[in-house]
Amino acid sequence: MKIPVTVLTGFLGAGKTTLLNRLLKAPEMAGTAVLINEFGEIGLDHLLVERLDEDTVLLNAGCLCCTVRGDLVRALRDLAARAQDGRVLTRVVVETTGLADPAPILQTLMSDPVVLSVYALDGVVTLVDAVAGQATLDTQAEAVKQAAMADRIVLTKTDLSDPADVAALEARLAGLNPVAPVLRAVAGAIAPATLLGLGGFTAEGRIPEVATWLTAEAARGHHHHHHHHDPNRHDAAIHAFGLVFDEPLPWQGVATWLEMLAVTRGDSVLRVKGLLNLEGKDRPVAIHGVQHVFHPPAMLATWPPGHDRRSRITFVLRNLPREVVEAGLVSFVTSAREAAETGRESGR
Ligand SMILES: Nc1nc2c(ncn2[C@@H]2O[C@H](COP(=O)(O)OP(=O)(O)OP(=O)(O)O)[C@@H](O)[C@H]2O)c(=O)[nH]1
Repeated sequence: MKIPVTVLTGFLGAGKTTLLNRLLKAPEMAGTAVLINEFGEIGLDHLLVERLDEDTVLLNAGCLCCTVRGDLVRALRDLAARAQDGRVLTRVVVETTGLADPAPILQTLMSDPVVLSVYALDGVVTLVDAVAGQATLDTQAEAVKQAAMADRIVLTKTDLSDPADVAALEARLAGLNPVAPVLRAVAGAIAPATLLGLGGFTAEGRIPEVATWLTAEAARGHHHHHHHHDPNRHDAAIHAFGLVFDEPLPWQGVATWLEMLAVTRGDSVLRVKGLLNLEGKDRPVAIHGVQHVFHPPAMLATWPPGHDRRSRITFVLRNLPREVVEAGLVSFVTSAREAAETGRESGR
């Protein structure tokens, strides 16, 4: 029996890690290995997936659809070798970056001979954020491809969205993808059985562009055996970077700055994700911004083992320079520290 591989995709911040965390707790997901790929200098997802063991592999050398296709094949081969040594491996989930074009990933999974000898693509599960979905489909070609190539589409964040908007988004998705049922999951709650055992990917019945994308990918793979990064694959205006802070941060400063960023530059903020060491707190706090929405911060149970306690924030931005963001954050943090200091002095 071949080991099934599920590709979990969806635009930046759609809720992939949230869904994965829920899925991995289900008994039928025992023996699942997870391959996570992130866009940006500092991978955080491996810290946010609540089960970091040897079977969670971070592929963070770049975007899976560009530079690390070879890494995907290598990671799958390594997992297969470990399974031969007697480790349980019943399933693999590949979580792609939000900016991933699924075509090269599918092409790799469906054509690499070594991968095919052990694995079988089970299906493509695409998450679509009910709040940001329409704007994302308008502006990001990757998001359109992710939806069109799905075997199951899962609408997330319907709890934050107007029912009429959800219905309009569902209609648009049905047009982009006539074969994938559109399901819903709030905060990742969905029965695993609805996303597994999908029987493999086929272009049949889909919009004609899907076959074109896959054929183009096959040709591309053929010409460049080692598939170098193609800078035109992603919008050149989009860039990712990470900031690291050694000292604990004042929550007031960070929160005010996040609010300002969402209100004034929400269009430019594709994703902000951070793991913070806050003044006066023993446990780390995860922050998530997705376009105009800042989700409530979440306090995690513990610092991930073996991880230093510096705060890390990663950004994926469109047309917004790093210097502007960094200067803004530093100034809000400094003001909050000064205000706290003044408060302490006047209280003396
Ligand atoms: N209200 C609400 N929030 C959600 C839902 N699903 C996810 N979120 C929140 O959305 C934010 C982003 O979720 P993630 O699971 O990190 O998204 P992701 O797709 O893994 O993000 P990237 O890997 O950076 O692309 C987090 O703050 C989640 O708590 C949902 O159904 N409802």
